[in-house]
Amino acid sequence: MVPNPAHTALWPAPHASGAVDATVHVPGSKSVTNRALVLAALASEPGWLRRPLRSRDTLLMADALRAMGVEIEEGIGPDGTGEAWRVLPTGLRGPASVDVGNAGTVMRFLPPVAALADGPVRFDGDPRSHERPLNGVIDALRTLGARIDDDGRGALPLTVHGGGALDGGTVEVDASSSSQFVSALLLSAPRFNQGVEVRHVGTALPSMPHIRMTVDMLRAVGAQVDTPESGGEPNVWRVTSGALLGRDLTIEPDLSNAQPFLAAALVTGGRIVIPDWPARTTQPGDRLREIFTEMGGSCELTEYGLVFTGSGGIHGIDVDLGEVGELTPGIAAVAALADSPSTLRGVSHLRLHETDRLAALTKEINELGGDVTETADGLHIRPRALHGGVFHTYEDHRMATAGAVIGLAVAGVQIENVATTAKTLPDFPDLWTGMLGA
Ligand SMILES: O=C(O)C1=C[C@@H](OP(=O)(O)O)[C@@H](O)[C@H](O)C1
Ligand SMILES: C=C(OP(=O)(O)O)C(=O)O
Repeated sequence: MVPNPAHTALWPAPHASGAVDATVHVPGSKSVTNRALVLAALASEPGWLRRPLRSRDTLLMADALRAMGVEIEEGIGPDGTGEAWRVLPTGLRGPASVDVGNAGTVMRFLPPVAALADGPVRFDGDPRSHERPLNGVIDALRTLGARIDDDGRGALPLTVHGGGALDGGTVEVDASSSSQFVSALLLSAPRFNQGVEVRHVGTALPSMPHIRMTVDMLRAVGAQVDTPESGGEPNVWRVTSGALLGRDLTIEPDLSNAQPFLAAALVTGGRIVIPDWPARTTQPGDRLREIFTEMGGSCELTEYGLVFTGSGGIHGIDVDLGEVGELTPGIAAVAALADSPSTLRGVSHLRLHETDRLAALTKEINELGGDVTETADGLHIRPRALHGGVFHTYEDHRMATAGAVIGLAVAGVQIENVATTAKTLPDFPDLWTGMLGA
């Protein structure tokens, strides 16, 4: 295979010459956009997504649903303002072929949808998609009545032989390797004949805010969901069978993708404004207000958005990131530039993300002169003077943005394959240079 030149290209990460002071309009949330697409596709009437994220992961989701017969029209919203996608649900059908890329949301959320389709749906993706765990979804779907052909490893590639309907019922799942197993089963459950009762039986369940996001979005389209938080048993979720409404939903900015910009304020002692930061949200990125305040910043949430200001000092942190694992690379980057050591805990499941993020962060920060060690469930980061060099990204968007944060403070950092940010933020290089030029 001829290597894609974009993947080997080096991007000189801009070095900040002073404090940043900019307003950054962050595109829509990947997690909200992909849930909204699935729920709209399963609804009994058309719906709208306004300000959807247009990135590799969300376009793969839209294309996959189209392959199963759903109509998704990309255009301008009903009132003529901004991008909006109209979703026209139809009878789901195979045969279809789905490319999941390396999108956890696509590879986990769509096999249950495919089980409802009439005909076979084949799933495959990037080489890394073959290594990311899917056993929780495959085993659960079989228990709930689906027929699936796979190679027995509990991973892609596989074919779901949709029978046009699925029994549903009670199922035990060990979701300790990914919360997306639970979200996947809950999202399609209103369309299962008996709904679903999902019982998580493993050790700690990561990324609870993402499960709350699933529950909130299901309720917003009319589903009845019982959760541990609404008085149910711990680690048990129930969704009742029933029709879903088509809604007109405005997608929130992606707060996890706001992270590198907030980090820029922290690292340079500057100020960043993120318009439309929601006052109430299930996105894990909202925890940054607290985490980055502890690391040396201060923030004010106004009706306009979030104003985040760095003090000039960066402090280390000891924090359990199990609920907000996707924030780890950006926090590690800031921690490597801090005035005291950090311990990031509760994130062993990051070894199964886009890449083994604990190994990748350790190697890349250490190759710039850092002192990072892996623990069983996280990282110890002892700040040291860093030097320039190549920061490899392992096809991981959050490695690329983490490297860019370090590059603000360390001259001569070059990011390999910054184009990998297209997974969730194709505009990253432009937004980053725009922030610095503003
Ligand atoms: O449901 C979602 O949208 C996500 C859940 C989390 O997955 P894990 O629980 O596998 O970490 C998160 O890391 C991922 O970026 C998005
Ligand atoms: C883990 C992530 O993605 P995915 O949805 O592919 O799991 C992420 O975006 O940090």
